Amino acid sequence: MELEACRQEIDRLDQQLTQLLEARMKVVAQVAEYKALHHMEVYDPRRERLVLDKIAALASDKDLAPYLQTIYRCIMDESKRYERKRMET
Ligand SMILES: O=C(O)C(=O)C[C@]1(C(=O)O)C=C[C@@H](O)C=C1
Repeated sequence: MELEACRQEIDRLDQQLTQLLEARMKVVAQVAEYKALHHMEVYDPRRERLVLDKIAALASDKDLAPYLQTIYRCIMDESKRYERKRMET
């Protein structure tokens, strides 16, 4: 595939990813509300382990699993940052 065609495909996928990540963050905001109400810790290492294991299991190309897990660690770090911000207000 030519570079420009690859970039167009990346742009198309980024549009979908942005929508999905936005939807994920909206649910994370609801989790923050629940946790604040029930005096729970934002960081749940057991749940994060489960998410990371699930991502590795879901990856059809197993060579990509460690990269996807790194991306998910980043996503969950930002989830925690967003949860803490929501709990402040
Ligand atoms: O499931 C939770 O308890 C969340 O707060 C969501 C989430 C996530 O982004 O998946 C974020 C932080 C936690 O450490 C674990 C998972």
